[in-house]
Amino acid sequence: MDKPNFVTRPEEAESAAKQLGVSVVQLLHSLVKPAQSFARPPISKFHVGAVGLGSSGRIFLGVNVEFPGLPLHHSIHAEQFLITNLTLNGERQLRFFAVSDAPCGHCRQFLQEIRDAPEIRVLITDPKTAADPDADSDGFLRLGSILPHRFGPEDLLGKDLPLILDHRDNSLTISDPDSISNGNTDITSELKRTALAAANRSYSPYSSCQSGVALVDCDGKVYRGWYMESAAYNPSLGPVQAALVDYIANGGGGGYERIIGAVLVEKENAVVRQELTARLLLQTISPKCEFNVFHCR
Ligand SMILES: O=c1ccn([C@H]2C[C@H](O)[C@@H](CO)O2)c(=O)[nH]1
Ligand SMILES: [Zn+2]
Repeated sequence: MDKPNFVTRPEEAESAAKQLGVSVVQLLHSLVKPAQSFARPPISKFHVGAVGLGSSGRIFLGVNVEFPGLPLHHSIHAEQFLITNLTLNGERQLRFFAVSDAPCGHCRQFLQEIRDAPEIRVLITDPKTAADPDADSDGFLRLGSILPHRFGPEDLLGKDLPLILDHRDNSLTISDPDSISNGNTDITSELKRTALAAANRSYSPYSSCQSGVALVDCDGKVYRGWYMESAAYNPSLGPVQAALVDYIANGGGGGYERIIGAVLVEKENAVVRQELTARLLLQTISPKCEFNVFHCR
């Protein structure tokens, strides 16, 4: 895997495993090191790679991303990147993942938003990590064994609500989504529609303040991402971060200065508002990026 390939199709995964004489689950381990090379950690220089196998048979990568000039809590952890990559690609379940270092408490918590989270199998590939007596013979551990007594969605929500990887349509609308009055260019209209569609997939069961972001680069390519919440609040991932996952995975590896336009769609008078944080993050990573905000209901 020499060029960034953040999603691998099941046929490709199977043929790569066959070539190495391993199972697809065992293949995850060998993809962790190449994944680490795509991390963007200019502050820590600590490259984390996470490689997950979804229920469709596709393999997804996640890497950590840090933003100089901003407080550390804006960072994206590799496991959060992985979950975002799954959601952006409509993957319904994460079954196994391998990760270069032990997942931190914040990531173990964020993973709780996945249905049946305790059953997800985790392999920590760092050789310094001592063999765990709870691990299966292939080295994978149940997430439930490394986060016992979990606090999760069922502590705050009803049982049958859609969780982070489940299908959702939030039915949000903007009164005039195609309006190009008040100076909106065509690209702003397209970003507005894309950001609204993203907000409609936003996972915000705790605050009901859904939001979505669309970005455009200097080649006119559009990226999108949506806000995802955690039952424990702080591990939640903002919509700009989620859209940056799309940009990093599908933007050809360029710098953030290539992002020239952005639109945030969020609810008017929301209790949880993204606008100021989104502006701060975008202004810091791409000072010339034009940023517009539209409100939905
Ligand atoms: O579970 C973890 C722990 C840390 N990191 C990242 C965050 C930061 O970029 C760097 C140092 O903590 O490693 C992850 O991606 N996942
Ligand atoms: Zn983490």
